[in-house]
Amino acid sequence: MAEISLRNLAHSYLPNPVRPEDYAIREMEHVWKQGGAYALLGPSGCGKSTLLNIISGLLQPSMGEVLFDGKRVNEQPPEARNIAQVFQFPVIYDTMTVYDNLAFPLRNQKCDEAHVQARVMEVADILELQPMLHRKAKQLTADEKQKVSMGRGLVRDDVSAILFDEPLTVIDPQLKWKLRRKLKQIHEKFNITMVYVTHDQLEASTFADKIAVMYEGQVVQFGTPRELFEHPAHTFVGYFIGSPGMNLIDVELTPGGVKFGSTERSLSADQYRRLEARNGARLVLGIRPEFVVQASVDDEDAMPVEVRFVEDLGTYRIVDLDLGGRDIKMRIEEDEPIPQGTTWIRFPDAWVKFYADDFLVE
Ligand SMILES: Nc1ncnc2c1ncn2[C@@H]1O[C@H](COP(=O)(O)OP(=O)(O)OP(=O)(O)O)[C@@H](O)[C@H]1O
Repeated sequence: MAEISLRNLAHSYLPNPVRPEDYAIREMEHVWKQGGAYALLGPSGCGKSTLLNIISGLLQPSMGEVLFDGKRVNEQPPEARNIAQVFQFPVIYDTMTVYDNLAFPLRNQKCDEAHVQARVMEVADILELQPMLHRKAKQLTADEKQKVSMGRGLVRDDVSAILFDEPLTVIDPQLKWKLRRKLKQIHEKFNITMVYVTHDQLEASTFADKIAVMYEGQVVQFGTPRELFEHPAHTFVGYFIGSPGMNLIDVELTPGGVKFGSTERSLSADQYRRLEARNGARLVLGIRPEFVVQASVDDEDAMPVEVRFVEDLGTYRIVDLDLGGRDIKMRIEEDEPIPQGTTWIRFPDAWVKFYADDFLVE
């Protein structure tokens, strides 16, 4: 069991990195608490696999420390770290039976056969692999092979954490939810720290209690799925989480408020002070489509928009609006009137966020 801490960690694949973009991992601090179910979510190339490989010891970071339960493990090879890693493609021995594949890590540690059998049966039970224990691994389907791969990670009782690197990539969509549920059960039963890497927000939020969103080699927010939705700490989180993502509008500071196009919006004195302190930074107003509301012309903060088109998604609709040349998305529920032509919308204060150079101004 382990708490995994990353201290002043950074990594570059280049021999002489200079600019921030030379780093696959930009200097960061992070803690994965013992027993947590976490996701590491981000687009392709943001550094997810690099980070996992640093934790498991497959890669030495250019800078900083990896600590397990407060102890530095940088010098320890992967096999000494007691971390199981499950990759996109199953790593199993095709010519061995499922049983022997599962037993392999324990036999490697010279465990006695009674113990091997007890652990293999326990893991086979939870992964529903008993009916195929005596089949050769090469006869299995892709999802069965991936279950064996996961089982090999789980079978050792000295495993401190399991790192899953997009483990469901090769699995049929209809089986994905089943395996995801299995992972959740495994987490509850074994109380192991689990970090699940994915670029799919649905996968991340169904598996994890807390999600670390990665962007350009940095964890830009670490929070519950709800926090990421309601309170994005970075414009990338606003854009990446949600479907469609947050509306992001460049704004300029004016005396007492902000302006975009011909629209002026006043701010509370407090909010104004905080934005003024960041003057010179690129200022952006963010609001999620779910929080944009239809208004009437008499509402004080109503803004005129043109309806471009309405996309019907069954139980709700996404309305594509033109706000002075800006593209704004608004979600409306089934029972709401469908706007047409020129209409009015509002951004309720409670759901408007401001960002300076992409980070939330709080
Ligand atoms: N062995 C390597 N040598 C040089 N550059 C690398 C190497 N591995 C990764 N990179 C670069 O480091 C950055 C982060 O890559 P990484 O594979 O960690 O991202 P990722 O988020 O896991 O992406 P994906 O989801 O596509 O696997 C990318 O710019 C990538 O091109």
